[in-house]
Amino acid sequence: TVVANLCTIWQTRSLDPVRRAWAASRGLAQHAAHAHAEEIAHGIDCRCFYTENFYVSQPVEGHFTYNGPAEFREENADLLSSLGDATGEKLVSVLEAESRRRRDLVQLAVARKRRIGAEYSRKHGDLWRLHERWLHPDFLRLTEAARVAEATGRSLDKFATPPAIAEGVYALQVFSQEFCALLCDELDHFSASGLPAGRPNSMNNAGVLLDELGFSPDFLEPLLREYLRPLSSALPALASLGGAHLDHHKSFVVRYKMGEDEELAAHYDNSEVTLNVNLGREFLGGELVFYGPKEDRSASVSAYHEWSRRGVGHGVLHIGRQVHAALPIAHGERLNFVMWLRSSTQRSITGCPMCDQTDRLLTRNIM
Ligand SMILES: O=C(O)CCC(=O)C(=O)O
Ligand SMILES: [Fe+2]
Repeated sequence: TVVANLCTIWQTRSLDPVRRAWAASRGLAQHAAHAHAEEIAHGIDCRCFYTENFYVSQPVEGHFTYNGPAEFREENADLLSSLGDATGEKLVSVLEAESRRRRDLVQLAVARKRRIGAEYSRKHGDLWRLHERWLHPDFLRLTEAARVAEATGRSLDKFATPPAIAEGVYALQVFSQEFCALLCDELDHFSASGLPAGRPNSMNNAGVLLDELGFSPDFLEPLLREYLRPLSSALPALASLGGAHLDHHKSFVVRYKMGEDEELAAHYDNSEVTLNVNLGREFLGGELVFYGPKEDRSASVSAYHEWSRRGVGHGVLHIGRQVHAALPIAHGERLNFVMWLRSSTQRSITGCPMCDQTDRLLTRNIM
């Protein structure tokens, strides 16, 4: 009894607060892990998303850091005075709106995904599963060779390696024409449904986020796991930047149309490796141009990729840090399938691709 009493006293006097603190911290951690899982599922991997690399096209074009209006005015006094009062204030209000959009993004994305899941009736239900017939025969052969190369600890045979059009930029066949045509048709059906679509990323305005349409579990994730990761592992220029450890993605279709988004300014991606495939429609122009890796970017174009010469289903697999831009289309409508492929392992070592830091990364394993 004495021992029990002592125990009870000890528990009530000192262990309970410890327990309570522990439970509270676990509660918080659980909450944080849950919040991070949703952020990561919707493409946010690092807290820098909320303050850095805000792309603005009007009233001036550029990428900005934004920590609220007061700090922005203080740190950009020279820029603002050179712009003049009205334009300067316009810039601050555009940045403030972008900051709000980023803060609200996850909540709105979760609501859209739920609504699409409940209300959208699929036209080509088979598209949601990764069948071999969706993939180009060349891609099937290439990825099979990559799996063999990886299993035997070798790089891809140089005859099997797709042509590199710039450092870490490979041109290759990816999807079958049938797949591209059906996906374009499905996206028309989705637009006609009137259901809400999110912006694909902070630079493109038109398109859809494929995860919100339910493509992740049986299409995008197997594509990543069974094909794109082994391929990126077998190409040394990709493997050295995390290609062997790709473990999550942000995937979308971008749409360019005359009078809407017609081009895309130079940028690098929030990815270790990016897959970008021409889904088609009729268009002229829209070439993808590369300027070199971000730490060594040149003013002139180092590679030039013409979609129209290669046809639908053709793509580019490139390191995310290659600076690239899409030239204006001159006619028609262009749809491209883009997968930003990411590696948690690489990020924990070399940092977030956008800010190069490790201390603001959101991780799933926060517990
Ligand atoms: O329009 C394109 O083909 C390029 C798209 C792109 O670079 C991106 O979404 O990151
Ligand atoms: Fe890009």
